[in-house]
Amino acid sequence: MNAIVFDHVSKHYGDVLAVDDLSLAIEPGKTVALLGPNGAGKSTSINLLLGLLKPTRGTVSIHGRTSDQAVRAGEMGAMLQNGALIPELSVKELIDLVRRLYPRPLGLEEILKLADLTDLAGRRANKLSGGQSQRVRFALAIAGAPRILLLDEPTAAMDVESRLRFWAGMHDYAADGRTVLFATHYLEEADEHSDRVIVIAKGRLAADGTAAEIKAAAGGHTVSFALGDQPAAGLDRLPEVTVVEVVAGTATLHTTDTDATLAGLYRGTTLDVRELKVSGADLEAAFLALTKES
Ligand SMILES: Nc1ncnc2c1ncn2[C@@H]1O[C@H](COP(=O)(O)OP(=O)(O)OP(=O)(O)O)[C@@H](O)[C@H]1O
Repeated sequence: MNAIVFDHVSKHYGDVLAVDDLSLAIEPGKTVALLGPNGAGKSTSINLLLGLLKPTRGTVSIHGRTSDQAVRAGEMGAMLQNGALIPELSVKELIDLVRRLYPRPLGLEEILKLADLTDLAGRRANKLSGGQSQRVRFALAIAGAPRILLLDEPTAAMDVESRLRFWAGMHDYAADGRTVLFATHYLEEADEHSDRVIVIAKGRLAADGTAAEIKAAAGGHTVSFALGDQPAAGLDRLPEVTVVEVVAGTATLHTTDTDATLAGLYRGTTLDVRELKVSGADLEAAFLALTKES
């Protein structure tokens, strides 16, 4: 059974259509990035999963149950974009308070370790930096050992070092067969930290696959060379080429398979190819192409 299912889900806020007929299914044990620009509908989708919002149309299910049932059963943990911490309590007291609310919580020491808070355990919540507070929110999200963990832009306030440690903790948590869905607009985070990337734009599904598949589908690879005065005719018919650009005597071929395009260029044309450059797939280019189209 799938961990998460959106079945033709739409969500309106008055006139604003935030999620538009979204259908997708996520298998248990996967770490999935929900990638999209500002206003794409990422937070709305997470709030729909948590049952904090109800769909205008369609259904959301978690392990075959409604969101409310899954939340009540302690199956879901979430780290949302904001959420105040109780200022008078220490990090350790706060985490212990929350973990005791669950039937089968993680151990206190384990939570502190996964969230990289062992050294800050005695610090009061109102004496934490923005990035440290984010780590406490992560600790509270995993305290009940939820099978599904939802993270809404979890690294927003973190510096580079904190991000690295955060992702290490997230991977350790996910390694036990748990399902993680995280929203981000950082392409490199989606690329590095997920098994699957779901791209949404304007509330609709723009792409769904591994980062490598998305790059390939959007033609993120390029082959470029100095064309000079030679004719560009026929370059668009080379194998796997999706777009040809010729600017100031340089031809750039966007392709889904650089090997096939190069073979066609050398074997199938008589062009004098100089200053050849082959660039790897670029998720940023793919992302821009995908979100622009939709
Ligand atoms: N409470 C609300 N009332 C009215 N419109 C809203 C509300 N919350 C969100 N929206 C609108 O719904 C759309 C989707 O917003 P959402 O917050 O889900 O996007 P997001 O992908 O999480 O964006 P961001 O990356 O900026 O956090 C946007 O157009 C937003 O302005």
